[in-house]
Amino acid sequence: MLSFENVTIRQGDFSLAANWQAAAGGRIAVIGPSGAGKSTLLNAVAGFIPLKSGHIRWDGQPLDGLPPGKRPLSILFQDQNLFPHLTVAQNLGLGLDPSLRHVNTAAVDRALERVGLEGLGNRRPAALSGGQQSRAALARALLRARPMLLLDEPFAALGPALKAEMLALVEELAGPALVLMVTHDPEDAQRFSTHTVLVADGIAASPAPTDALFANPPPALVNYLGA
Ligand SMILES: Nc1ncnc2c1ncn2[C@@H]1O[C@H](COP(=O)(O)OP(=O)(O)OP(=O)(O)O)[C@@H](O)[C@H]1O
Repeated sequence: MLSFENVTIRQGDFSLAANWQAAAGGRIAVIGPSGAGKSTLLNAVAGFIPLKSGHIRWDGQPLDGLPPGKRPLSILFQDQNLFPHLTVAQNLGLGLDPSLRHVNTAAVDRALERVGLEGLGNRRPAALSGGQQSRAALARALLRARPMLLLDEPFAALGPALKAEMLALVEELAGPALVLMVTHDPEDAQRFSTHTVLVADGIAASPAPTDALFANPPPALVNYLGA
């Protein structure tokens, strides 16, 4: 269970509040206008931004003070962050051991297989297509087997068919992890998530059932959707 307890996050003049919980295994979209604070919310969970007030907890344990690498989560950004000078397998290995000294190569091979990249571990990322790079980055995140997966528009650069395929793959492979996914595409939210957090006007709202939210959108969502 992820809990935001009277959380306030500040970045310069910008302020964002959150006060809600999300259960393990949930699939949650994070949607809202540009600059509303979607990335800020994820970055606070990941430990890249300190809280101004309140607490973020996982299973009751406060995450405050835990450095990003020690938090119970993996994070995937749009630019995928694959290191160009390392092979795909080494990039995956970094998810297990940043020194690459004690990597379980069988686990890396299994992860490559799960995302459909069997046999491509020796290539450099540049020798993969965009879709394959996304799969490799997802495999690295999943290999860490952390209880939370934070996705910040990771597939925004992919075409619609490939993006749909990646979302299905996340849904299939994330298993018991709680997934929070920032997206600008309402269709992604509807396809992927059971609940959606609307970030607008300085508030990250409680996760609302996605279908009901889009069927009867509050004014901030109507403005955002331009409907
Ligand atoms: N380092 C910073 N210092 C001051 N303000 C910042 C900093 N980083 C971000 N902000 C501000 O925080 C607000 C939220 O930014 P954030 O990137 O979280 O928005 P977002 O909803 O993810 O936007 P987008 O959809 O465009 O990616 C913005 O107003 C932004 O200008």
